[in-house]
Amino acid sequence: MPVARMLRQVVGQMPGRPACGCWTSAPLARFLGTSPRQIPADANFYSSSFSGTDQPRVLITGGLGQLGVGLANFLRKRFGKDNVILSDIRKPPDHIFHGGPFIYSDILDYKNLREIVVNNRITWLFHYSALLSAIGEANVSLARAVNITGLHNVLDVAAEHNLRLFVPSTIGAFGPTSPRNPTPDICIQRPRTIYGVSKVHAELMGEYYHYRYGLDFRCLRYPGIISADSQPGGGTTDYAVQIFHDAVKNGKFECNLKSSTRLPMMYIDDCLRATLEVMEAPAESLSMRTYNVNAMSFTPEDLAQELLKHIPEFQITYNVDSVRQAIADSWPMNFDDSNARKDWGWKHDFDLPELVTTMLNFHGSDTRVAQAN
Ligand SMILES: NC(=O)c1ccc[n+]([C@@H]2O[C@H](COP(=O)([O-])OP(=O)(O)OC[C@H]3O[C@@H](n4cnc5c(N)ncnc54)[C@H](O)[C@@H]3O)[C@@H](O)[C@H]2O)c1
Ligand SMILES: C[C@@H](O)[C@H](N)C(=O)O
Repeated sequence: MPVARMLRQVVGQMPGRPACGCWTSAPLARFLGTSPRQIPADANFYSSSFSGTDQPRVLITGGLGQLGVGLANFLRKRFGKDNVILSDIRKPPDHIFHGGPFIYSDILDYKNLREIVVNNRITWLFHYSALLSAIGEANVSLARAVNITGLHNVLDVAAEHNLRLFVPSTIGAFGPTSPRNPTPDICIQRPRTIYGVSKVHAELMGEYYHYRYGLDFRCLRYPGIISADSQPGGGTTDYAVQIFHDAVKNGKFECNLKSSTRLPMMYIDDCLRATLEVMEAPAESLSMRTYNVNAMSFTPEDLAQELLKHIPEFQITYNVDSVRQAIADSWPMNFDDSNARKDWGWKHDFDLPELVTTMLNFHGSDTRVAQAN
């Protein structure tokens, strides 16, 4: 049968599009067949759906990385310790294992993921597993598997069990042909890293599942995230975390990006709050399903100047890593997040001075700050 005719027949079997612009999942799932990997017609029947008055039951994948433990702590304060399950393929340190529910979950194992969702009556899923930009370039096939195949598993489980799904994207989803200063939500996206390609794929697949199956997919493009009590996992913006450790410990830092490399950045507290705010936003306030979010934008030199105000003897030197530099040179310099601010009221708390003070206080350099002031 000619493809166009077949498509007309399929579309003809579908119900009218509801006002929200979504198609319901059931007719399509019937059309797709009955493989366990496919979304069943009666997907909602299986789910313990979140009524809006109950607390969500949360699963975080890839939770032992830079952001996951902070997210678990943040969500546990809001929803209760036992309602938030952290998962990863790595062994958790004692304090994390004893701090709340932890479970092994490999996102490449679809059955394992589905079992966890069913057995724990999960209603919200935060999908944090990924290989970041620099480490992804060193392990392209693993990055492709984790970031793309893993995402497919997560999307299918989420659609099958009617979950609200958060997938973070990144400034790395843009490339050298995107406008860089500022970078709007909607513009050309031709990233040159496997990380960026996989994140554009995640944005598009999530939005497709939303419009096609009604999946409640929500996505923020994070800037480089700066945290005090967790280590970054192999990205291009890692220097902006390491610099604080080295400044406090040794009074000096060797930077692997050029002094003039401007990138969007955010303190972790703002990142976690943005994540919860977009997850709690009423669906009708979301004019899009993927938003830029931003806080500040700086170069290594700007950061060093701010550190010097607190640690007058601080020294920065440069030993440029060509892989990371090429990645950074293709990324946004400033991020336009006006849609997030307009639609669901996003507002950051931390600019560069507050970031530096907070990070130094955390690393125990209060004495030096006091002396410098
Ligand atoms: N940290 C940032 O600056 C930043 C910025 C933009 C977007 N993001 C996104 O936020 C998310 C979390 O970032 P992060 O910095 O915590 O990453 P990270 O690299 O620190 O942690 C990723 C985690 O994924 C886990 N993982 C790897 N393979 C897995 C598998 N097969 N199954 C389950 N888990 C697996 C790893 O063990 C690791 O703990 C990622 O999706 C990342 O792309 C982070
Ligand atoms: C920006 C972000 O996605 C990550 N920190 C990286 O540099 O790869």
